[in-house]
Amino acid sequence: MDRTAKADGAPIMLDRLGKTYPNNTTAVEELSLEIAGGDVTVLIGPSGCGKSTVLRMVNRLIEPTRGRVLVDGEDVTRADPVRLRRTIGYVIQNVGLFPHQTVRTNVGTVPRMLGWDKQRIAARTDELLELVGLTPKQYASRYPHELSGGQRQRVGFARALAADPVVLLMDEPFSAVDPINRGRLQDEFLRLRQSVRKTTIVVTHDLQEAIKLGDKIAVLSDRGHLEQYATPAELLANPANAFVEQFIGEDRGLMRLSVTPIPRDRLHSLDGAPGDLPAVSADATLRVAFGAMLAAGVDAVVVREGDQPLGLLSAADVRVALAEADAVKR
Ligand SMILES: Nc1ncnc2c1ncn2[C@@H]1O[C@H](COP(=O)(O)OP(=O)(O)OP(=O)(O)O)[C@@H](O)[C@H]1O
Repeated sequence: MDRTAKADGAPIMLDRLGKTYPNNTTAVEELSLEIAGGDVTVLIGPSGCGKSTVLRMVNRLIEPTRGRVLVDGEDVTRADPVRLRRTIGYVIQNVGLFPHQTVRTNVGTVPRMLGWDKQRIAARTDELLELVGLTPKQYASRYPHELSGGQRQRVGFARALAADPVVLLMDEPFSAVDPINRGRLQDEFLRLRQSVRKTTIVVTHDLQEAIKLGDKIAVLSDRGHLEQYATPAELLANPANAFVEQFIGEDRGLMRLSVTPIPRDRLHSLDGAPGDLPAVSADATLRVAFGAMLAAGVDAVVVREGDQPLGLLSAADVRVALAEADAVKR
């Protein structure tokens, strides 16, 4: 059986969770949040608002001062912290791989702690390296310094997934790589999610990343105060208050293009359309369609399903579709 193709992960509930550090800094006042099993939730907000503190309270790298964290209904503040960390995958910026261990040994860390036999660890390691796009034959015996930053990040993923955790926590997972590789890793992450649907909490300060990766986004302000918890589309269409509006900034309109699908039922007939218009897939977003128009210097694209042309989408349609998406959400 493919161990990775499991059903949705465990739901997580933060219940009036708070942390005051020994120096009396209150990093998180009182945060409540419900995360559905299998969802990716992104925590975003200004520097110092308590994002990392929240994340680390989930696996108890930081002990909460107040409140509870329920994973699959179980209060993790009562669980044995060592056992807990074996069931929660954790990916951080710069990965934190052990430098003197090979890729294979790094990936097998948690299964070894769990006492799996050698054969099972080897099989699981191979399976995961394949999954993250690193051929075991080529990469398993390398050391972290023999890899690129992006490859190290992939190994970090594989390691976090090794013992099939119920939850995945990622703290700024892509921020140490350059923008091009960052985009690739994000795409990879989305591709991996097709087969590994773990409940995941991602901390980032990058709104584009939040919109791309999140099923839901939690916007936090100082002391972990929850300003809005919504899907990317809802957040961009209807910021809950002035804080969120300012946080999202002036790119809101453009970013909405990337979360709004092409309106299939609004396409025009292709009769009389010029033969050299660019084509986009019907599954694409308005951003892809609009981008194709800008790149070709035209004001319409052909929308296709596979090889089959469905109809024509114009620049004016893009504007109408955005306005309609807005109206539906209000
Ligand atoms: N160990 C600690 N002791 C005392 N205060 C701390 C400690 N760790 C963090 N803080 C403080 O708690 C607050 C929240 O920190 P946290 O790292 O959770 O924020 P963040 O939103 O993740 O920030 P960033 O985006 O800059 O990483 C900050 O004011 C920080 O200075």
